[in-house]
Amino acid sequence: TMRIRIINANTSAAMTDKMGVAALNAARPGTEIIAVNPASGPITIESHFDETIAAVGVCEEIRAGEAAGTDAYVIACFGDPGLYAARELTNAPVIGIAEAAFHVASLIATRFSVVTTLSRTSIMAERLLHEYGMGNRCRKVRAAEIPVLALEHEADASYRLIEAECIRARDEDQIGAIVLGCGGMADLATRLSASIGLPVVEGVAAAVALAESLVTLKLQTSKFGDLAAPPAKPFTGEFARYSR
Ligand SMILES: NC(=O)NC1=NC(=O)NC1=O
Repeated sequence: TMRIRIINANTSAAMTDKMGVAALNAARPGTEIIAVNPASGPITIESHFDETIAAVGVCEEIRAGEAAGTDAYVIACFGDPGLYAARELTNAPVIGIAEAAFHVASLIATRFSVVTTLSRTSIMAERLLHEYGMGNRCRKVRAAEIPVLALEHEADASYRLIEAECIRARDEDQIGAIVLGCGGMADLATRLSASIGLPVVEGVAAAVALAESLVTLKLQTSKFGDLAAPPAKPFTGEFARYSR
């Protein structure tokens, strides 16, 4: 059976569990889902600094996954932190939930909008859209203006703010689909889609489906070029364990 490791890049265990449930709901019967998060790092990721620190933890979880045997990895944070470094560390496919959601949305609609958490993270989503060549497919990156942890601690109020932003996107942006811009929204897609009447693409589910497809196609991360294993060298201080 296929083993997919879902890496929540922040260190909030409740969010990891929520992502694990979303992944299991999306996975084929028989696919094994292992949902994990780093022991060290930010409890949520809402800035470039948070992403940089979290990327080290993502790489740690890839190394743990390699030791355990993993067929594919999902980086379950909407900034896709550490995506390229992670791809260097394994032969398995590594899928970021933002990249996955953008691709899946572009297969069902000519234009989509993203609804994310804090407006400062919407700028990060815009950067990813252009990095992935999807800038012309996304009409607008909107923010419900909620901190990521509010998805846990003020779930009802957060849902209402996200729903209202999805309705504005539906009515103003001339789009065919909505992309949820946070791994912490992994449990909201079905309810939101029923409420607003548009397809809602959620990144954890999209990434699991794409990961299973790549494994089925027997396609792995290419080791030709910049995703080859990092050159061996000494590392100093707390990173000495990375020396090769
Ligand atoms: N835009 C976001 O809210 N990104 C995220 N921060 C987290 O901690 N998880 C996410 O998906």
